[in-house]
Amino acid sequence: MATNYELRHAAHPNDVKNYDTKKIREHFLIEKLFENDNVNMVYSLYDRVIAGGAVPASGKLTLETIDPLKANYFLERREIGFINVGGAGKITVDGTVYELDYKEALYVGRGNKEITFESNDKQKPAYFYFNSAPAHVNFPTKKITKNEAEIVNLGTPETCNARTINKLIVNSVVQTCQIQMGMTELKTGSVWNTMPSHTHDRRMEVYLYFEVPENQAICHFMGEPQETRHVWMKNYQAIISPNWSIHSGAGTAAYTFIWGMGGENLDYGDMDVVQPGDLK
Ligand SMILES: O=C(O)C(=O)C[C@H](O)C(=O)CO
Ligand SMILES: [Zn+2]
Repeated sequence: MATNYELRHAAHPNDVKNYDTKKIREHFLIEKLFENDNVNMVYSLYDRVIAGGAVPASGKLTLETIDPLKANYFLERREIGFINVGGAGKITVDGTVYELDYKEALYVGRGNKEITFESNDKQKPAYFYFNSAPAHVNFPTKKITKNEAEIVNLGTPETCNARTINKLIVNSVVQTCQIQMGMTELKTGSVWNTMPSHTHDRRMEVYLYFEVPENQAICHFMGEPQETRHVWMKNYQAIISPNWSIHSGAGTAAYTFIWGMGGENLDYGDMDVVQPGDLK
């Protein structure tokens, strides 16, 4: 059982213009978050958001602090949001047990000392995906199911972008300092997410793609709107989107993804939209 972390520095958009495929992937793609009996995470210096995955396969796992935090425990100065993208499991927060089924979320506020993870069935371990950001206030812990989410249907089959946005950890549902998280489900036959695309200089964003059918892939688009680049991604891979970057994708089939943000505001609708005809 191990906690593994990687630190990712922030890059200037003028530098990123010159990145080749390998370098773009090294800086922004997170290839392996989910590994049996490990807690893997990437600490991004974009808004100090951490994206991680915990897979309690053979026993209990603990969310340990990591050295760059210089904290006595992970949530000493942070908050965290979880969404379960695997089998049913439990997250215990300072002795209180929260059962999390597939696609259910949990927000845990600053100041909670011991967070542990368990799966209900070892054959089908839970995959607890998380995003964490610095926090200045201790808000109460809250479980959020899809029934409690704010749901928005966007797009059309004609433009291949019909999708349901489940806003799980947003300020209309739960109080947070910086973190917002939700899940967007593409309708069968639709492949485009976040089209028209957008940027929001106020917040960074991370996407985790899942429910990508076998032998299918996602072509994720990033970069400044007039200087875009693509990154081919597989099931259960995540990608960091800097504040200056679009974050949009097309799959070779329908899929689901989790979006998570941290930064200057909690205003989901604060987006600078870029129409398809204006992208380069
Ligand atoms: O499909 C979409 O559109 C999204 O899910 C967009 C994300 O929620 C987002 O980028 C929020 O800023
Ligand atoms: Zn966005």
